[in-house]
Amino acid sequence: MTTAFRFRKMNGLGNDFLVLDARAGVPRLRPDEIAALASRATGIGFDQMITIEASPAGADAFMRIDNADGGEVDACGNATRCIGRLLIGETGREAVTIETRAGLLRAYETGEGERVTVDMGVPRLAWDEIPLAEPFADTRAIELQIGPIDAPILHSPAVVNMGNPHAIFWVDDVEAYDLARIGPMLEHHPIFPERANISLAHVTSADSLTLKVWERGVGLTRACGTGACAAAVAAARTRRTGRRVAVTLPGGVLAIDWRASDDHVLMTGDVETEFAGTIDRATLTWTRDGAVRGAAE
Ligand SMILES: N[C@@H](CCC[C@H](N)C(=O)O)C(=O)O
Repeated sequence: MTTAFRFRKMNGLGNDFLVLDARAGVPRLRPDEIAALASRATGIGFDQMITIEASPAGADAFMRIDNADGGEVDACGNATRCIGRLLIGETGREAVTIETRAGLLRAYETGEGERVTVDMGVPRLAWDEIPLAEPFADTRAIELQIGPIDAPILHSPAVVNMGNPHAIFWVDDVEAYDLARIGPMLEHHPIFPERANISLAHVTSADSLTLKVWERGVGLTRACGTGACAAAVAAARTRRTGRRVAVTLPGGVLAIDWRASDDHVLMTGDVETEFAGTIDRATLTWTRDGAVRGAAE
């Protein structure tokens, strides 16, 4: 019996994904298998594994999201744009609906190359929606006991849920902090019962931000779509910027519009298909179309 199945590798601004199609019979992988394939040292290397499934809600597809550590989560902005691009190609329509554990999201063709816009819905801002472990009346800036983890000092993050929990720390220079060292401590801070994605944000003008993100269950990534949305919402809520901003991440720029008419967050950016290949589940080795590579090399 063959244990082989097909995959695609895609990315949104370098935030990269293993894309599997369960509609074509690809089996559900275990968390240890996902983590092995996600390894940049011995596996394919990716930030999230995305599995496309039939949608119970009647959307064009359901998108399942697993972080590189094998843990399943509810939202991923950049992957929603990638799957949007695939489904737009598959259906020939200019807009598609994608079901996620965080709800139904709409993805739109922009008519500009591979760029896709996704409507990420309305941000959730109440303390128990983030969620936080204790009540805060105002989530625009929460007092956090952090301890002496770094200098200069980080304090009073904004918190936003974009289908997943985000904490945003305002800084003058995103490079002045060792986010690889402090990110895991903040991700696991007891105030975040479901852990959190941690961002350092520098406001560069009334319509631009620079952002660096430590992603929950992954680590430092080249870009984080929901992180960019959360930072844009937090910046507008605190009057640091207007509601339309360009967010510059290590992998590129995302255009975010926190639409005033209905409070939905629209995110626009490029997506890229890197390559396709075949995975052998029995050995967790893989071949890339046109070349041979794998964990056994
Ligand atoms: N890369 C993502 C976010 C993926 C999920 C996140 N790590 C979490 O655990 O919530 C994005 O583009 O939004």
